[in-house]
Amino acid sequence: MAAVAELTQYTNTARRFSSEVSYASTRISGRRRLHLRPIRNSGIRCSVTSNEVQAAPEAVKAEEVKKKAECYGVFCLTYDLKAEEETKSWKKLVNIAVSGAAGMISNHLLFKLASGEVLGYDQPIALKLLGSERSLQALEGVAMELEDSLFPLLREVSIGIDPYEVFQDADWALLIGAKPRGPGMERAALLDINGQIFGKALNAVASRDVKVLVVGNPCNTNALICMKNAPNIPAKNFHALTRLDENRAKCQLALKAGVFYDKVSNVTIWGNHSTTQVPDFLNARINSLPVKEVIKDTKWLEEEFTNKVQTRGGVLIKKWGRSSAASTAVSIVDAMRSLVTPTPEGDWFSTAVYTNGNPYGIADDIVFSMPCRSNGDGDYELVKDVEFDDYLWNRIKTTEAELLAEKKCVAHLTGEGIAVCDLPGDTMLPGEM
Ligand SMILES: NC(=O)C1=CN([C@@H]2O[C@H](COP(=O)(O)OP(=O)(O)OC[C@H]3O[C@@H](n4cnc5c(N)ncnc54)[C@H](OP(=O)(O)O)[C@@H]3O)[C@@H](O)[C@H]2O)C=CC1
Ligand SMILES: O=C([O-])CC(=O)C(=O)O
Repeated sequence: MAAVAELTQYTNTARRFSSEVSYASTRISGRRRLHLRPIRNSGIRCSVTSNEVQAAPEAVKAEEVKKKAECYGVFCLTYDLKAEEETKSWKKLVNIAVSGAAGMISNHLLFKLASGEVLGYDQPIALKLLGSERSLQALEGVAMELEDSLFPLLREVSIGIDPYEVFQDADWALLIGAKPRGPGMERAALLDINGQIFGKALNAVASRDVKVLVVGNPCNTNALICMKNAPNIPAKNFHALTRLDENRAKCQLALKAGVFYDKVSNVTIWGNHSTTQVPDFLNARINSLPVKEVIKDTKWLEEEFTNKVQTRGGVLIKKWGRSSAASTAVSIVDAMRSLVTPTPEGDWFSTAVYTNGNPYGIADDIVFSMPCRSNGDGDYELVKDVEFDDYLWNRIKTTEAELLAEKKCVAHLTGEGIAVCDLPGDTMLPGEM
């Protein structure tokens, strides 16, 4: 509970700080203009011309005024997006909100998003970066690097510390920021009030069809908290990232089989992004053949392979001195692309989603990694045609039990009563070992 109190204080401070500036934005004849209306000096820089500052209060009607996170530098300039949409056949601008935007994962991810490699080279984007008071300066540094990269598709960058401002009209919310575990800290203390705060903010101000991808650990239960606090957004739109685990599993199978990793398909990660996760070798394929026909060493599959995938993050931390950031960013790109491009025939991808209505018999009302397919419209369907054996099912039950225990632990954050926290002591994040 100490952690909860600390975070509440952190958020209140953030709210106070962000109320010191207020912005008005409007579209005039298809031209996107941003007007700065300082209330008090916030100490944040923002480049706008003095004409715009003077024109703003008169020109903008009260009902058109929306609170906005702060536009940054060159991204505050007036430009004619509508004309560019027409002349360059660009699609309509997509708003991508990112929390923990000054962190390591974001530092890789933001540049991939801005380059067009994620959503396509005809898709202009706006990046809405959420930090905290302590990271605001770093966030400005990130925005400066984005400016200097001259990405043609990056039309707006705004930075802020209030999720109610930063998540405004978000089409994607990539929730990467999370409290890191300190020495001696209980896993339960990581289950984060931020999920509740972010969920409420998304519910209030994001696009009704926003796709939410939770990366900050423990990501499955953080996603559940967020989802429960956002009843106006379809539960199906919430994901927790297990794509990095899928990629790690593919790499290990490829190594063992002596093939390049593009020959490995149909890999499912079942369950929690923790050391109880289940990399499924029963349904996976190598060169279109069942893995067990290619790798005959069942002991390796059940013990070494499974353990390697479950603990890959921790081994990397020992070598690198920090957790996976570049490969996590790549896996976020993979996860997003899997929702906006049709899944190749016969294949699937893993993502942790809400279990209600699942065809496997996994407990309802948790966020659990399962095999999915998409036709590229942002939505997905669970794959029905998968096999289970005792080994796989018993492992699935273990990871399911862990998620059910985590859920009880956050009842106070999901609106389901009093939290009872009795987590299995031996379960850990992939990075802890
Ligand atoms: N699901 C997955 O596959 C993976 C998940 N992860 C998880 O992703 C998260 C981010 O990793 P990474 O970018 O490397 O971490 P960093 O420490 O580099 O950045 C994380 C950001 O989180 C924010 N943060 C720090 N403390 C708190 C807090 N108490 N409450 C809320 N936010 C906080 C900070 O932003 P600010 O100062 O702006 O608040 C910080 O910039 C971690 O939780 C990590 O465990 C990592 C790898 C894989
Ligand atoms: O445990 C961590 O913080 C890092 C992590 O999730 C991973 O490497 O999979």
